[in-house]
Amino acid sequence: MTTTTDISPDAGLTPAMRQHRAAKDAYPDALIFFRMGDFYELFYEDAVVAARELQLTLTARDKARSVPMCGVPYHAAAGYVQRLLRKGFRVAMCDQMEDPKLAKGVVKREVTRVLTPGTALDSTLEASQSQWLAALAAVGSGANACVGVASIDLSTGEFRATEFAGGDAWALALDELGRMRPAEVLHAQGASFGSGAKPVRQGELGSDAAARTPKPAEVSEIGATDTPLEDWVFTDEYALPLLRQQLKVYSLDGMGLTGHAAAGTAAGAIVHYLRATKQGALEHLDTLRFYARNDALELDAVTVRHLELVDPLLASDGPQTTLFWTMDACCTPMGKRLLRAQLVRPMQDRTAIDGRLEAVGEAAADIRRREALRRSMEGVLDLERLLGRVALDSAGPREVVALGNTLAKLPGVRSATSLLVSARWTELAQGLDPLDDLSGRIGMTLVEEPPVTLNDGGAIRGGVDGELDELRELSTSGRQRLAAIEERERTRTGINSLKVRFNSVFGYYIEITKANSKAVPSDYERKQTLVNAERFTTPELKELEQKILTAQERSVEIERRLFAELRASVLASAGRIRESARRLAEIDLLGCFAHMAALRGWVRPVLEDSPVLEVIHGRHPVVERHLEESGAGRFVPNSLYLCAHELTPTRDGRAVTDGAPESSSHPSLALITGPNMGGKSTYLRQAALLVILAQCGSFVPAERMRLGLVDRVYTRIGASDNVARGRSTFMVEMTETAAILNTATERSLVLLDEMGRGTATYDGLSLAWATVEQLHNIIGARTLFATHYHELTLLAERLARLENLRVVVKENAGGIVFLHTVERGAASKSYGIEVARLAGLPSSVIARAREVLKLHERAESQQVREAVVPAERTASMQMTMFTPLSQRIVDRLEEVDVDGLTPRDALSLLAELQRELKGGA
Ligand SMILES: Nc1ncnc2c1ncn2[C@@H]1O[C@H](COP(=O)(O)OP(=O)(O)OP(=O)(O)O)[C@@H](O)[C@H]1O
Repeated sequence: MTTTTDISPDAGLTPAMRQHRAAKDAYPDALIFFRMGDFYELFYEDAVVAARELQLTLTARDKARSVPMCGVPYHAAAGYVQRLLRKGFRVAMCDQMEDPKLAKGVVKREVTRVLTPGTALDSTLEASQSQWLAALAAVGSGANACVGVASIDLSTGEFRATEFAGGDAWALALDELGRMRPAEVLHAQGASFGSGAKPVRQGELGSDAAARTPKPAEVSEIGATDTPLEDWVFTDEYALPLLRQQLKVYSLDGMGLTGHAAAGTAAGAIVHYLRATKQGALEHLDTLRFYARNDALELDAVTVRHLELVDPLLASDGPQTTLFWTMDACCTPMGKRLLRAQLVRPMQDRTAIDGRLEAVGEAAADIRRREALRRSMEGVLDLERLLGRVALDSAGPREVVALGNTLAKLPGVRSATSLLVSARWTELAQGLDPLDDLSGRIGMTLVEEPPVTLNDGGAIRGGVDGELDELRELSTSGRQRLAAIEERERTRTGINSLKVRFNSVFGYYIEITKANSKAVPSDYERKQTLVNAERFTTPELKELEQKILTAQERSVEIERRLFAELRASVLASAGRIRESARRLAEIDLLGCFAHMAALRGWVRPVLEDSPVLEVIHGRHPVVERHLEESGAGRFVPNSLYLCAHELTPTRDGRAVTDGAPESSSHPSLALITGPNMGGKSTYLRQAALLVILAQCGSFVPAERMRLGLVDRVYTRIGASDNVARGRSTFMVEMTETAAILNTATERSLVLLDEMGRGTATYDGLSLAWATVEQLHNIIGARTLFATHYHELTLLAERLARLENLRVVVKENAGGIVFLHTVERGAASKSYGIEVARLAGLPSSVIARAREVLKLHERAESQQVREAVVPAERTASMQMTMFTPLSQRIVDRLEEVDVDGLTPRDALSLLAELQRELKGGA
């Protein structure tokens, strides 16, 4: 969002207003917070906007010109700025650059920092959340077109980049943003930004990918503020050298950026923006991590949302519906952030996953060591954010002490970790730099409970600096002398109420009430007269005042210098601190997994090469916990057997699990039918959540689980309304289904819930039908397909690796009871009307619906059966599913031997066919 100003060049402006105009000229798209005394003032159009957005009173500065003005007290500015940022505004802080008392003429003012949604730390942010500033950059053209996505969390200094190539590059880049949910996105203004530009959709881009930029609407759809910058910022000639300069490297190869110019360019554009908005020296920004999408188990933005991995689908639901909330037993903010990041980006590297599972297993089984480990992390504060504040120069002595205290816990964490012996624990313990040199230095420099700021001194310990100690001594002895003077003068003058006082304007003075003014000695010099009292000074007092004040000023100066030195040494260790923070985060994460496994009786999933997904008595972790906590009942465990493609059976023919079939005979696609509310969606989501947990390296809520690693999880669940995006529910559903059918592999896990619901019944059924066939025959991925189209269950008669499953209900006199058990077989009816009755539909409507249903069922079941069976007639089946009569005629015609047909036979066949047609109609 931008604001405009109507300041016109005017020689009649006051010097201060000229400064304001210069600031506005330099930052035309920001609201200027202009410091005047104890207030930040806004003028002109900025004032009108701020008054409206913050409900401030609008006044006028210069009555004659009626310049609109409003303001906020400087000490409360942060809250107001935050509110503006959340509404998508930018704010430029124009501060006083010198002490007004010392300034000759008008106080010098300058814009010290521009705050934007992606750069200003949101104080309401949860410890587990990151605040991303992202950038998109396109490099190359034609088949070589690439779109880079870089992102930074300025509060922690985490800086990373990735890129996408080919025709879908923009769509994939936008999907990456959808998963990341950044606060602000930078991109080139681009020539095609005009209103004529079509939204970029998956698969739509041709060879001109690099020339296309996303429309602001697409960026704002992911809830981010969109910040277009000039195109040249996004050129590799400009951005890559800038990035190298920031990272202080000669080549970017060491960061894994070889051949990834688009990723590097996006990262360089971020550096440009941070500098343009004066985000400080950014010493902590010294590494960039390149990641590739397929390093991890891929979850697209839709799946992350549908599965409620980290955020609830509906904000009103609260966080309790998310997997993150259910899993979070982390002790540190770094651990929480890693858990969140991990859940949306689980691993695909079997060795790494097994390494974690081994470590989790060891800690889960050893309560003493596990608890010792978790205790060692108690009180660990947010190392990364504290470091970020030091780097952004917004950390006072208290923050640095907090950083030191947290660093001081690292040796304890390290030794607790090293008591565990699995390879991953050992690696983590050995790699955890205890940083005792730095924590020691902080502890020796700063007092334990320092003041908030350095302004009044008292932050540095005694013994650190000889001169500081002397000056402190001087001001202490000075104060004692002041007390002695007060005592002596009281005796000399006989005025008991005589006081020696201090204020910042008059310095030290002797105050005597008016009633005693007759007793004032002649050597007192009058300084000030008040209503009830008079203030005096003496040569002795003046001399002492001079000494004390200089000593104080000088010691504050020394404290500032020592603090700056300490800050520099913290920043010099920034890389080590970040590295330790990263290890600590993983130690915490594995501790959390172990805790959950032990507490909730979860088991270690067994990873295999074969594309199997076998879960014995699995539970949905979120629903189970919810049922437990609300006392609403017990979760009913269910098993699942899927395998992507045929495997050679084990030589001895031994069953893998008791009661469970060999995975070679597992279906690749399970079609689940059953009543609404029966538990179909829960069963589908449970499968995905268990896979995600396993590939994060966590134990899972089941009796047993075997898993061949999954490359992507796809979900098409329920109707996700996206009318705001200008696409109907059905269009969204089909787009998501298209993405699955075009990109799923035999290693994927596909969940389709009630596909085809949003259109005419037969259209929907036909689409669902064809989709099942495609998934079964061509893709072969492990698929769960929940449906209300009972007709689909007939497919089991001709698709070998399709199995029907149903959720079971019990019928009794009162209606139906949901058992939530999943068993083999197709549901016999859908109970939709029963569920509607439970929901309270009027009994007259229910009765009529039953009648209508009977009529339809009779007609339809006959037709569908004829279409599907016998199975040999597969070729024409899709076309003729609902026209069995015409199919029979076609069949007859096909069978006819035209050459051997007499004209008479031909005529009688024709008459017969016509009869049949008429009779059928
Ligand atoms: N295995 C289970 N054990 C206990 N309760 C369950 C189980 N599965 C589901 N439930 C409960 O039943 C409710 C309905 O489940 P779910 O939404 O999965 O049904 P559904 O068959 O998908 O319904 P619809 O077809 O209307 O979408 C859930 O909110 C949950 O509380």
